[in-house]
Amino acid sequence: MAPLLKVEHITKDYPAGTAAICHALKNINFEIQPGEFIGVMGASGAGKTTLLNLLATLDQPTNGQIFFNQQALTTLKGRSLAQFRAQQISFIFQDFKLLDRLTVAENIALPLRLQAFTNQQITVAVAKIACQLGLTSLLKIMPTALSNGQQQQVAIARALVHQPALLFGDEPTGALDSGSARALLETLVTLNQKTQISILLTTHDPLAASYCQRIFYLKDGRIIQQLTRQHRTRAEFYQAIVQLLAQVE
Ligand SMILES: Nc1ncnc2c1ncn2[C@@H]1O[C@H](COP(=O)(O)OP(=O)(O)OP(=O)(O)O)[C@@H](O)[C@H]1O
Repeated sequence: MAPLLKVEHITKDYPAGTAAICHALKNINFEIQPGEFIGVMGASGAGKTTLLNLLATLDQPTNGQIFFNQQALTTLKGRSLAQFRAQQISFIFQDFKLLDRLTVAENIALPLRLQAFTNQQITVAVAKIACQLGLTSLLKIMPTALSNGQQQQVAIARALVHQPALLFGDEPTGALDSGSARALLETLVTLNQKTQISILLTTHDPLAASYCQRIFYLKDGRIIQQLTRQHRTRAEFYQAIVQLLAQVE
């Protein structure tokens, strides 16, 4: 099967004061298959957000290429780049980024409003994803009236309402208590299995990482370890991740 994402020899340098350069990513190579659920781990400053930003076309690598469905992201310009961002990828964040003045339903509808969907199509799509995520009774409520866990579930609904191929999560469980974090991760696993959406999330947390199928561990801008869950139970994978962290951190 052709990979959904192929990352070849990526580097990212940032200017860091007078004549200094920060080598945030150094020769990164990997592939993600359609439907994979990947975790990117690493200490603060390892390069996780930088990598996510490059994959999501929010920034450009200094060197190397990223292919999405065999097309180099650098060849996407103007309208095709806007279409890629609007249709193929999606984000959830640590702080949810819901709009407080819009209802839950209006928040979920946003990605469709930005494209040429009719009101009827929007109503149907919002109702469908809300039902999948158990949010139907919350649609008319303002997000500020919800718990953190519920707000992140709404953010997932908004991220998936337009059926993107790839969901990025930047520390999506970072602001949640452990119960809400588990609920969110279980939701992601279920959606990943049901819809075959590919998911890539960054996390410091071995519990969150244990819900993924494969883990990359970044250190000083390099992938220094990979772990695949394979036939392990989630509890066994968690133990393997904790051992990995003990070795590398
Ligand atoms: N815009 C920028 N300009 C200069 N340096 C940057 C910029 N963004 C990130 N860096 C540097 O690049 C390196 C990687 O940062 P990055 O934010 O990707 O790490 P991270 O693993 O996501 O960390 P955290 O877990 O704290 O979010 C760090 O040394 C950081 O200081």
